[in-house]
Amino acid sequence: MFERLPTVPTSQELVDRAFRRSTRASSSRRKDEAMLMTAGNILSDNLTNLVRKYPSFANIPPFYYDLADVVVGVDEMRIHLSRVSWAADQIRTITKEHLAEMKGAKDRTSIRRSSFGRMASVMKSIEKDLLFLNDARQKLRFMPTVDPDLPTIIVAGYPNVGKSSFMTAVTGARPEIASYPFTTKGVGVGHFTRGHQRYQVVDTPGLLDRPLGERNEIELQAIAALRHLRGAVLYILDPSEHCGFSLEEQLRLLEDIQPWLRLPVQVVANKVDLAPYDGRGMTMSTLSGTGVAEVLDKMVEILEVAEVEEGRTEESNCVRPTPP
Ligand SMILES: Nc1nc2c(ncn2[C@@H]2O[C@H](COP(=O)(O)OP(=O)(O)OP(=O)(O)O)[C@@H](O)[C@H]2O)c(=O)[nH]1
Repeated sequence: MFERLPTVPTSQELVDRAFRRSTRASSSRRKDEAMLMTAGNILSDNLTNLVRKYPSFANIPPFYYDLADVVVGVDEMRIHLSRVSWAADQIRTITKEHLAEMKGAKDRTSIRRSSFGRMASVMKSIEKDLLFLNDARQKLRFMPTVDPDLPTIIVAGYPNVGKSSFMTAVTGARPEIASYPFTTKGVGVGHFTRGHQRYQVVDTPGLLDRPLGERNEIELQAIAALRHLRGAVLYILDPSEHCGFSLEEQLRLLEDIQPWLRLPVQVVANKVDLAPYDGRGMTMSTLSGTGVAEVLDKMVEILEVAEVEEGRTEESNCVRPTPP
């Protein structure tokens, strides 16, 4: 989404580049005009191109919008981008006005010098905006490589309950680790295919593995972005308590997450090879493989139902005949 954002040069770098290039512009009688045009074009084109490279926040998927908003603040970003656009327009106007002034003037060099002075001060006035955009770019580049358009199983549960073992079992590979705002571990991302449909599995260590009450506002916002995935949550319990958390604690976390995340949730008790379980949800052992296929089938079914309910599938999009 944001990987291709360009490095944002500082005001001073841009001014140096533009003025230096202008000295090579021409050695003819029209030297000052040529210098003015070269510097003006370089500055305004650089600024306009920079703004264009940023995605229009009106059109990005809500998952990424929310993450960008927590990481850099979308409104603030828009203000800085519009100030850079304003500067590009100012530079164009300065260029045009001074070129007009040069017509018939004797001392073109001083007109050119004064135009450069005005350009430099416009550039100085957007110094902070460019620094902000470069900083934002650094942060936005590390957005997770999660595809908000794929139906997604979001794996949740306390540490060591078997989340990554489940992912490896169903995706056939070790998950790719993608960075995620405000987590140190990142998220694990894997895929599997059913028929023609590709599914995504996202493991959330550090996100959905401790009570939400322990989170600050910003972390909560970053986690809330998961609501925008086409997702259903698989909440893994470890009734053997080998994970180091009591079953009671684990069930409390489930009650915490479920209403807040507002996505369908399926509960599965893992490690049934170690301890029998007859409580809520399904059972499996990612170690022996027992029950894993059934859990996956169930998740695919839940995701299909959610797709129909949200009107994403052909089935629900079809026009029903009106009764006579
Ligand atoms: N006996 C048994 N052990 C299991 C099972 N599933 C996972 N384990 C073990 O439990 C430990 C934790 O498993 P992980 O898959 O790393 O757990 P996790 O929830 O991804 O842990 P974090 O990455 O810390 O969140 C590992 O030592 C696994 O081998 C199971 O079904 N039975």
